[in-house]
Amino acid sequence: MTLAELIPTLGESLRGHLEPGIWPRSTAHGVDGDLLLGGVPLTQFAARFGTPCYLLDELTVRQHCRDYRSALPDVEIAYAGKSMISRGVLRWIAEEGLSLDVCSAGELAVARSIGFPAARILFHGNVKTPEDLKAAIGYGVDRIVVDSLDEIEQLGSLARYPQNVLIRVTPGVDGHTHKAIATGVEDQKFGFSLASGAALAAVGRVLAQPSLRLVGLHCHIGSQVSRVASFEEATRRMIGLLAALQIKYGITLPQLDLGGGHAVPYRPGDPDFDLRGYADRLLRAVNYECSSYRLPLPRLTIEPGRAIVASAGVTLYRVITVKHGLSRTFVAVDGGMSDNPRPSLYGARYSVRPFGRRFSPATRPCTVVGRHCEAGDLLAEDVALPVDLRCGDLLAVPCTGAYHHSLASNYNMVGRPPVVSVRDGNARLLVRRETEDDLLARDLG
Ligand SMILES: Cc1ncc(COP(=O)(O)O)c(C=O)c1O
Ligand SMILES: N[C@@H](CCCC[NH3+])C(=O)O
Repeated sequence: MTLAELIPTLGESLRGHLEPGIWPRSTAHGVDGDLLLGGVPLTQFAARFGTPCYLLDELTVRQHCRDYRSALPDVEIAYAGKSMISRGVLRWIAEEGLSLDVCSAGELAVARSIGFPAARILFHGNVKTPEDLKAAIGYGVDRIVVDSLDEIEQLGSLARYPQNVLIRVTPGVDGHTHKAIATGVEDQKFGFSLASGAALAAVGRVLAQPSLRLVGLHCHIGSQVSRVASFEEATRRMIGLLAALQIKYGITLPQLDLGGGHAVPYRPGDPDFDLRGYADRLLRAVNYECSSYRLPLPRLTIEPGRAIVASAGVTLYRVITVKHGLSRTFVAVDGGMSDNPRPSLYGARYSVRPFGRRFSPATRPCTVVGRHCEAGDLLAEDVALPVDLRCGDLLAVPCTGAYHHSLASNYNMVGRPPVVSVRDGNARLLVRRETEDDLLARDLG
């Protein structure tokens, strides 16, 4: 008998199933088939906060902020708040010295409520309503990233000099990601096209607005982009545009924001994003292009969201039933597309891990489905789960920190799950579970 077989818990950890790029850094094996997050058994979270439940490991989030700052010490790192926004998370982001990208008055309200410094906020969005623009101006956000000619006019009349502005450019670069989140390619709703000359023209329109001060250009080629070459190409094109602006308008813009979009692995074997390699290649491209156009180096900004929070998150579910179809085994849980619409929106794939007791080592392929009234409501396809999995068992899905809480809905009048943060063995409720009273509160009868 091996040592691993003699000591079951040790056996699991020797087999080492908790991949660090996918699970929070503090995840470990506990006793009797439990898992630990920040030293706390996941079964305890499930008992205390119920299921489904989003867990978020504070130290993983903070470590990712530090990784970015140390890989790119001279670059402004602006966390993309859309990926996961709550006051608690924004406090960590502020404390770690990052800036913040928001894209609505609502996101700004969260930032404002904790006093996130306006000097470190950028305001985005292809549609900014008058309320959005007024909220941005009212809080004094440092930069507004303009996205249409109408917006330039509206902002020009609402703002007081000097309102700093970046222009969002569509550089015509394919990020090779899902088409719903590929924003760098031509002929779409975001930004001003570089190829058509719309970006060049937009610069003239901003310069004509006395209340606006044009400080730079912005692009964001998409999300879950793993090819560094796509970021390099966008960088080259954007610096080419900076050079063209010098010729056409005689201006040298001091800032260049290259957006976010850095991919994360969701399942074992998915490609990882080499942050150091990206940093190195990005800075080389900027230095090379600027020196060939004889441009001064701009102040750079990048806007990672997913890469900061995704692997800090784990969602806990309870199995409600196991059903055998003609060719598939369905494991139905107490959540679904209302807490994670990513599989149905983008065909996203996840891994799933049962915890909380000793399971049979024999597994079978299963489809983990949700509770919603759609056949497409599934959380994970073709995952190996124990043959003795049954009603009442617990499942953990890793890498759910980004675009889960923020994309969640009340479909079928299901309350959204709580968000619980973990640090040094302490759990803290960041966002409470939505109740029936919450669900009824807006319905005036
Ligand atoms: C303007 C902008 N910046 C940053 C991001 C963050 O992207 P990600 O979470 O993929 O890093 C997004 C979303 O894709 C975005 O639209
Ligand atoms: N919601 C997308 C990312 C959108 C990025 C926003 N600009 C996802 O879950 O992958």
